[in-house]
Amino acid sequence: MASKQGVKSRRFGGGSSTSKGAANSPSSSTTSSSKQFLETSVDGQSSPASSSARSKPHAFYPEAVPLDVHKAKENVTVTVRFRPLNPREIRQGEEIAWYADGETIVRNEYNPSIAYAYDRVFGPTTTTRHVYDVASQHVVSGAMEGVNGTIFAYGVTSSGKTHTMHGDQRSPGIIPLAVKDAFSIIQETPNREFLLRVSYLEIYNEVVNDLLNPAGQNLRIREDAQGTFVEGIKEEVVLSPAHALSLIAAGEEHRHVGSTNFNLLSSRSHTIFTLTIESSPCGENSEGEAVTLSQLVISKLTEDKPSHIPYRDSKLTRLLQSSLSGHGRVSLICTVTPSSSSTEETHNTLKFAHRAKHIEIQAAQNKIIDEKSLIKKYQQEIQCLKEELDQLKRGIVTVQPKDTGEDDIVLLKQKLEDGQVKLQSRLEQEEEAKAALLGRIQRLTKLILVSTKASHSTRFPNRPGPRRRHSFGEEELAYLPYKRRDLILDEENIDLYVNLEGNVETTGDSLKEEKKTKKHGLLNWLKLRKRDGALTGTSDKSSGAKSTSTPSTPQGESGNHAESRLSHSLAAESSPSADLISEAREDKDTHEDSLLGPGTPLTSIKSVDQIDLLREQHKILCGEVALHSSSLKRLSEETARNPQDGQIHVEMKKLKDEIKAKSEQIDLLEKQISNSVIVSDKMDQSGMSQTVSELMAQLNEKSFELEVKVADNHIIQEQLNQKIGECENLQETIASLKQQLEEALELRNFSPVVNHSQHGEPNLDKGNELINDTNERLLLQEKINEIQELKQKVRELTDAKDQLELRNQKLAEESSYAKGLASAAAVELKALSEEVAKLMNHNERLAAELAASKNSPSQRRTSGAGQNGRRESHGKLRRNDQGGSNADVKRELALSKERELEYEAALLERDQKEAELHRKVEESKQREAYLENELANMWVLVAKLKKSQGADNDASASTREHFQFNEFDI
Ligand SMILES: Nc1ncnc2c1ncn2[C@@H]1O[C@H](COP(=O)(O)OP(=O)(O)OP(=O)(O)O)[C@@H](O)[C@H]1O
Repeated sequence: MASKQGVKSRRFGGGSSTSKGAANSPSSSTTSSSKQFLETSVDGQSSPASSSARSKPHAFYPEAVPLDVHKAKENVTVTVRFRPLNPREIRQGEEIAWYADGETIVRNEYNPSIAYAYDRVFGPTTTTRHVYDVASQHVVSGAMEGVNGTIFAYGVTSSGKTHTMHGDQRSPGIIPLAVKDAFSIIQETPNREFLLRVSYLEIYNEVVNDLLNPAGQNLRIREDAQGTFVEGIKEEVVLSPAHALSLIAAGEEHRHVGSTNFNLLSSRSHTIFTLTIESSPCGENSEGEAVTLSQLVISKLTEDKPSHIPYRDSKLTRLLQSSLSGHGRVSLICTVTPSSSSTEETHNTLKFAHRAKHIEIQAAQNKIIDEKSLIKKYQQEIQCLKEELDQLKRGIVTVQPKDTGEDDIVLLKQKLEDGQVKLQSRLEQEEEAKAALLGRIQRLTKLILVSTKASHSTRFPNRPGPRRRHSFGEEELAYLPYKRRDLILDEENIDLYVNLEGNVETTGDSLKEEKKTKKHGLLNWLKLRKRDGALTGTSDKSSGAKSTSTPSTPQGESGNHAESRLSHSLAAESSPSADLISEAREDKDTHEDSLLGPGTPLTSIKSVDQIDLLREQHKILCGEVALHSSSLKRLSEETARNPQDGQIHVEMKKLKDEIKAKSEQIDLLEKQISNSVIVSDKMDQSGMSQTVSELMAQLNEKSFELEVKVADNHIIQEQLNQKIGECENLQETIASLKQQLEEALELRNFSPVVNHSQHGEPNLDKGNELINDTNERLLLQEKINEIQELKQKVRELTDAKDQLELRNQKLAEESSYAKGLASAAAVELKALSEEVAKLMNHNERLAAELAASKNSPSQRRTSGAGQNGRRESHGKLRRNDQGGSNADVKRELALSKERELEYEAALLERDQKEAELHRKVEESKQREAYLENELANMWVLVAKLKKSQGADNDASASTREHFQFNEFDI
């Protein structure tokens, strides 16, 4: 078996991402294929995606052809990803039933003529990043260019969908990679600005739930001219990869499928993560230019059991129908297990994938200008606000005396002095209005994402040269399920940059830069755009608030403050960690330095922003704590399974430390929030009191949640400690047993040596000691043997018990089936007997009629003999009548006979049926009785076994412990 596996794993290696050469060519491996294979291999060859992964984006979407012009029909990109055999399957000696034969073919091990070809087949050693590059990157880049895109992971439970879509810190999945890629693309597209929104939903047992909003349960699917949508779903504008991933992580916590019962329930749970991308050209010439709006739907679909609602009738289909309507790019990643125990499931998935390959799509770029474009709305609002601001500025300028003639100066001065109070009040009002406008502009501006690169190169419509690989910073990793980070760092170190032409180059400086980025998060480049000097002033923070030449002018100061605050805000989005808190503190200092004085409107707006920022940080930190807690929970479960794994304990400790540190940060933030609230309270008591109470309510809620989580953690920790204690005890027992066994084995080779004295006499004392020692050892040996036997017995009994339980279960099922059968038969029987009774009645009636009709002519004949004279005395007419009625009677008689025969035949048939049914019922009853009998026997047997097992267990407590440990280990 081991050698066979070895051979097969080499085959998988051949199908992995790194393999090239003859084996990869579909044609090279089709010689002995069946018709089915030949058909599929044609698909495989004709598909553009079957070409080299790295050159695929070129083949699919030529750089020189704008997307809206490119109308060639494409098929859905269909790929298959194998997962490795898991430790359980290996332990159980499962074999490999399906394998990747080259880069495009999946072949059956037992029947090599069964084979399917796809655009790409990924072996079990392929990394998710490679899967992303081949199967998803073109969909993401298309979505960023306005072409709708959908990426599905489809497969049976435990086939690797979650691993592929979400991944973990060691191997981030398609969703985090896509999100990161989207932000990298924004950075590489200086000539456009973007607005990104995310939504995340779950379809659980045909109920649509909003994972970003726990209140959004059982939402309705509606339709409008633009397709289907979920009514009332929450969409969050996202500012950074970390922000988006934190939302997903929080959403995961709201899923109906917990980590403990995952595999039990997940088969009816599908998730859809949607990234809505709006983009428009930036700069002066953007007026009237179309906004592109596209959606990337990334779904995890569990292949359903046949008993459940078929896909075609499900809510899932309704929701996805617009994505599959044929105008977007679609990538289907089918996840499968090679294991022989899942041969059929894997085959079904492969057939589904093969059918999907025939769907044709025609990707086209969406160009939309309508009220649904949020980016347009924001841009327009910013524009209007700026115009208002300009008008306000102009309003102030027009009252300046520079346009007036010298003669009027005295008069004007007089006028000005007269109207000083009035003007002052107007000025204040205008400043207030300006501050409000500035605040709004800042808020809206920070939602629109732009690249900080100089706009020399453009991304639209043509893609630039090789794009830098995205890497994950600490902040992004924090939102992925916890795994050893050192591994991902190692992976990053050996990662080579692969450009689109397939050339490989070492990362060199870019690697260093990536590491730097990783350290500081990716949002350093997401800064406030510098389109409007009036708004942003200088980007140098040090020359910000403190260097303002006109501190009394709200415009100058607020501009500087805006940038300072915004960069903090963005940093906060990307890095909700300790340094962020200190930045926030710094920001607070700056903020306090630059206060115009209590009561000024600008100050209060800054204060609101400050609180917003702190709240955001608070929210993110709470999300992180929740995520870490859930990771801790998962690790606790893993520890229960693998108590010896020291690494997990280290990780758990690390997690606990992080939770503690973050809780402290949360405390700090809460204090800051309340301080800010107090400060702002002084500034604007009435306006802020509501916000304060809201904040306090939220804070209380969060603190409560946190407390609950901490309490949960304590409980889990205690349970864990208990389990660890138990495991340690068991391990000790095992160790001592092992030691005893070894000693006993040594004894086997031991032969008693009789010691002789110097005089050649045997030394009896020493000899006795040795004999005693030997006896003890022999006793020990016996005990050990006994223990071994007992262990063996326990194992046998357990196996027998399992088998009996299984049999028991089967018998119970059979019995209930038989009962069902019997009751159905009884119902049918009843119906039949009623029918038979009816028929018999009818028959009797007919027989009576027949008898009556038989009697009447003879009677007539008898009476006719005695009354001939009288009859003859009747006229000719009467004779004729009688002749007619005789003929009628004869006919009737014949008919009756016929009917009688028919009824008799029907009766016979019914009787036969009835007899058959009776027989069936009898059989069922017998079977039921037999099954019940068997069941009772089983129970008796089980009870006996349990009893004997109990006795055995009493006889050897250590054996029981060992047995439990074994069970636990399994
Ligand atoms: N390509 C892979 N490489 C290594 N491990 C994998 C791979 N795919 C899946 N696994 C592992 O297999 C197990 C099951 O995978 P996963 O949870 O992703 O399955 P799933 O299809 O999402 O299951 P479900 O439908 O129950 O949610 C996990 O432990 C996962 O880490």
